[in-house]
Amino acid sequence: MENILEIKNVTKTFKGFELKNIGFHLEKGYIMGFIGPNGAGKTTTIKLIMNLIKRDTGIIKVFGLDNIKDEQCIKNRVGFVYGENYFYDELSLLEMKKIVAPFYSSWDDKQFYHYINKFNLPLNKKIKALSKGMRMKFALVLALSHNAEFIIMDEPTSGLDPVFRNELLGILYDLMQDENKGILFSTHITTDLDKIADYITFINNGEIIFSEQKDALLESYAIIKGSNEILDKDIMKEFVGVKENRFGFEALTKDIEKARQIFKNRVIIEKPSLEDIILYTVRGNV
Ligand SMILES: Nc1ncnc2c1ncn2[C@@H]1O[C@H](COP(=O)(O)OP(=O)(O)OP(=O)(O)O)[C@@H](O)[C@H]1O
Repeated sequence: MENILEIKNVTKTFKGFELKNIGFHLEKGYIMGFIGPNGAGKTTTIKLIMNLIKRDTGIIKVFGLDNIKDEQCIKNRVGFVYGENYFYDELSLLEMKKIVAPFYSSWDDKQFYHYINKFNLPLNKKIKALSKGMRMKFALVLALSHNAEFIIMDEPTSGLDPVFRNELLGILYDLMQDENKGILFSTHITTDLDKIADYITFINNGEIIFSEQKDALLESYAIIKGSNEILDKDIMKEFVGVKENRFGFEALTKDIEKARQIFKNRVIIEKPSLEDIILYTVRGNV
């Protein structure tokens, strides 16, 4: 299958932060959730893909093209939704559209008006008068109006109410019925990913911890619950993280078979949520 995104050995150093030799890829036809705690490097990675900042080393390819050499061609085919405001505040939505549309060879006015109506956006209002959620919706309308093959969104659901968040997830899901498209979607909200992501890439402290198919990932971990007496230092080492309280312990393991051998029937083994995997991996012994 063809990669829509390929990142290899990319580093970027800021004072006090380093993106450490990261790599992952996304094939056409899939949605990838890009998740990690505050300051993990999600926005930095997305800015590097969009060539808004320069990488120190490595390779980034979008549609198989070099993201710097072929920047203009790539940007024409990418829909980018970015948390920070990049509009002219004094313009109305309609005026802003007139500026943006000519940059795209496959701009589709019909789609634009379809989404403006669907999202209930006031075309003649100035951008500065929009709420945060409405700005995000407008950024989405623009991204969806030029037949983008790859949609990159940096925390698109932040600032959106639950009803619209759900609607957005539905729209993304519908878009993916076209197998030639792909979506990369950074978020803090793991339940959004539960619903629509095919792949999860998890970044922590500038490092990619995993980039895996979601269902396989959920299958490869387990939550172990038992009483505190069976825990000792050696057993603790077997876990990704452990949480103890006076009623017992709860731990995350990546070696389900070994946990079965060690504990036999003295523990309960349950499926983890994505949230469990992220929390235990970030915090270790919580
Ligand atoms: N231009 C810059 N100059 C210096 N440091 C920067 C710059 N941009 C980002 N950083 C630092 O890089 C680190 C990663 O930031 P980044 O915005 O990529 O994180 P993030 O995962 O998107 O976090 P959040 O979820 O909070 O948005 C942070 O410590 C941030 O302060």
